[in-house]
Amino acid sequence: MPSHRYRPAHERVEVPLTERAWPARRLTQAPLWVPVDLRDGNQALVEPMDPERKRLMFDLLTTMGFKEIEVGYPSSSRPDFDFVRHLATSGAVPDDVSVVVFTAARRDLIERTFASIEGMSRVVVHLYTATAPTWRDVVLGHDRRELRDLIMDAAAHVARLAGDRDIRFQFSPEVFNLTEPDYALEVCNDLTALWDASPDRPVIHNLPATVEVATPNVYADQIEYMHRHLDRRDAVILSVHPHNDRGTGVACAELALLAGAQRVEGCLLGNGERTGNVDLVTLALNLHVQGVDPMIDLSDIDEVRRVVERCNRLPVPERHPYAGDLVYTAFSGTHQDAIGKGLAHHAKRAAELGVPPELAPWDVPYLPIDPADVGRDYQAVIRVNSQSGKGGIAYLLRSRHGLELPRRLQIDFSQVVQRATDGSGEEVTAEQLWELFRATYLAPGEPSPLTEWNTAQTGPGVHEFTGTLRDGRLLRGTGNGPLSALAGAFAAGGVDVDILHYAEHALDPGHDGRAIAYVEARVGGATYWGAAVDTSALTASVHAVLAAVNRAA
Ligand SMILES: CC(=O)SCCNC(=O)CCNC(=O)[C@H](O)C(C)(C)COP(=O)(O)OP(=O)(O)OC[C@H]1O[C@@H](n2cnc3c(N)ncnc32)[C@H](O)[C@@H]1OP(=O)(O)O
Ligand SMILES: CC(C)C(=O)C(=O)O
Repeated sequence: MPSHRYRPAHERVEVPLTERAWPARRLTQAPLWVPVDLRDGNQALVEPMDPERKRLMFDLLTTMGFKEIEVGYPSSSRPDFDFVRHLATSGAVPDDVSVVVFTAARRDLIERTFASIEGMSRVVVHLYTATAPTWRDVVLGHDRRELRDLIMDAAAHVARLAGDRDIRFQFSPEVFNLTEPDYALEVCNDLTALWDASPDRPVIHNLPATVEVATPNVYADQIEYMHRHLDRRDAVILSVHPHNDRGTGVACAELALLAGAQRVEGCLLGNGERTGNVDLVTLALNLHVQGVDPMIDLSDIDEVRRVVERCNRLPVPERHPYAGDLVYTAFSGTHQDAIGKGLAHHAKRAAELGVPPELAPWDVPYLPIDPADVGRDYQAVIRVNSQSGKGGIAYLLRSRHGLELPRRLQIDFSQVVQRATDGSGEEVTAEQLWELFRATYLAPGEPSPLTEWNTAQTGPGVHEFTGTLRDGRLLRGTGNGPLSALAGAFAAGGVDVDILHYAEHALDPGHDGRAIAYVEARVGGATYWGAAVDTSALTASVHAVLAAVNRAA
């Protein structure tokens, strides 16, 4: 790889911060989240959103509780302009929501932007210009002073057009993360003064990592430098806008919040230019699982995902944090075992505390969040394939079919499943597991393997079993319980049956009040499990013994 062609971040931009406070800080409250799906997200789509998809996205964002929403780049295209006009005239913007409109620092574009927001209240006009050296030199052709003057001129025009209307101002030094900190600071401070920011009409300085180039600690240092040196700090809302080129957008945003940022721009599920804008869903749920209220509603994450996929026409991957199809699923045996035990412990603890399970403290291995918090159920938590073990198999049979397999039967059955999955290499569903279990262990329900049978206690601790098998063989024997009497009957007929283990339990609703019995029997020197279901536990256990003996035969 020609790695020598690239320079490390510290050679591209020098950050003058040497003592930083952010590493010792904690996140204790949600920032102001600002979704930019309708602008930055939209400009990255193969097919930008049409009016119907834009409205769907806007309604999702307001329903989720976002209070400031960037709705477009109205001077960029007719659909963007028309959508802002639609918001201005349709009453779609709730009273507690501000909309942000985005514009480059060019008079014609600024004027078109103001035309789009005519009649709207609670608007933020968001002005941007790239400020990093390569952009100044190669793209815009202005030195530091010229570019500062161009920005001031545009900002003054914005202020003039706003007059005394209910409009706030935002500035983004695009590619802030590659801009000399002293220059970014100078431009921001000059704008704060020009726009005469005050605590009751604060200016937003939004500092983008437009293209991620460094580890998140570098971005945090850059943000802390600005946080410490910005003029009229109480009149500035310090905002960040991370992208995800290095795959660390979320980490950048989190460290930036520690470093003094108060507002985060991003997209739902990480859509956006190239590798995406920072994912607001992940950020919000990361706070949630730290015990901090994210202040947005993600209780139906699948609905959020459905709308996002429909609007963006891009799929959300199965492994996407919190929202992917597979993120609450374990296939591997030891994880499944731990989850199964953890969920049982959670239910017990909730009962002890006298609270519903969805309100009890969460501490289940391998599940950083209770899937129920985001509207998922537990059905997909454990899925079985060749990587699975007895714990996962037992969990599925318990949770989906009401079976409580004795531990030794779990071991026996997991070998049966392993042979099946090793052979096919495929996943086994709960239904297929039940079929495999039924075919392996379960005595056929009807007709009964015995045409008639009876047990009776004939003396203290003495039981007698009599019966006739379908092939006409008579069974008669005694023992210290009904099952050992049945074993005695087999012994009398020349078949050695030793009952090693016996268990039974009522089956859950859906099984018509029936019971299931499990029997492990040593027959002719080898051990076999059998099982049977019946309305009577005794009948089930007798049939379970016959099932084990049949397997031996
Ligand atoms: C990081 C970001 O997300 S920034 C936002 C990017 N989003 C978009 O570009 C989507 C919408 N954009 C558009 O529809 C168009 O680019 C428009 C309407 C805004 C402008 O279109 P055009 O006038 O055709 O210009 P074009 O698209 O070629 O952009 C390049 C010009 O913009 C200039 N420019 C770039 N950034 C800025 C800025 N912040 N302020 C002023 N001018 C700028 C460039 O220097 C270049 O000017 P030049 O032609 O004199 O060299
Ligand atoms: C201009 C800003 C807000 C931006 O979109 C970016 O830098 O990615």
